Amino acid sequence: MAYFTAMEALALRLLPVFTMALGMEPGYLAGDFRDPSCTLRLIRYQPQPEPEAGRFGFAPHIDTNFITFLAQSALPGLEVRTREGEWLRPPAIPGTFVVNTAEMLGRYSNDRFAPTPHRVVNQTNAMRYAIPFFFGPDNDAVIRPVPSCVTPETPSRYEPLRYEDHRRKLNVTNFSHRQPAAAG
Ligand SMILES: O=C(O)CCC(=O)C(=O)O
Ligand SMILES: [Fe+2]
Repeated sequence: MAYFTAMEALALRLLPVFTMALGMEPGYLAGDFRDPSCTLRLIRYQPQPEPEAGRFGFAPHIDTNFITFLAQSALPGLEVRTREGEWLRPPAIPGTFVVNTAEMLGRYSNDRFAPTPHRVVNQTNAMRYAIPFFFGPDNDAVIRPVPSCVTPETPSRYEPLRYEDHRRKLNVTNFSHRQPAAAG
């Protein structure tokens, strides 16, 4: 719980920095993060010393929140994809975070800070542990590209989106038992 509280405070302190990096006043996004949606996940990856094609500890995906702080074990395994489509291994340095840009930062920034696709294969002989902290906006925040990221050269790519509606939709699309039965 102390870790969760500390991570939430860290993310809230960095929010004005991200906002300024987008070319807006530091407080511009504060109203969307009054009661931020925060999740801490504890993950254990089985060893996959001889990986097969298409078998992952965690298949390629983007995170659907705003930004993710990833505390990792000293074991490698995480790979991130660059804009050029190359998969890179960020070094797993004990005591540091890997910070992944996620889907809502992509939307606010009109993809100036596009979400980072990533995946995990634990190619070692030992268990790998990871503790991601997911930081997202208020459930009732309406996410739209900030004015500084919408120009004639980079027109808006996104319609306004209420965060809770997005999460609800993911909850349905990710679980087949919540989908309406297929006709026929
Ligand atoms: O285990 C990792 O390093 C990444 C975990 C991850 O991508 C996630 O939980 O969304
Ligand atoms: Fe992830």
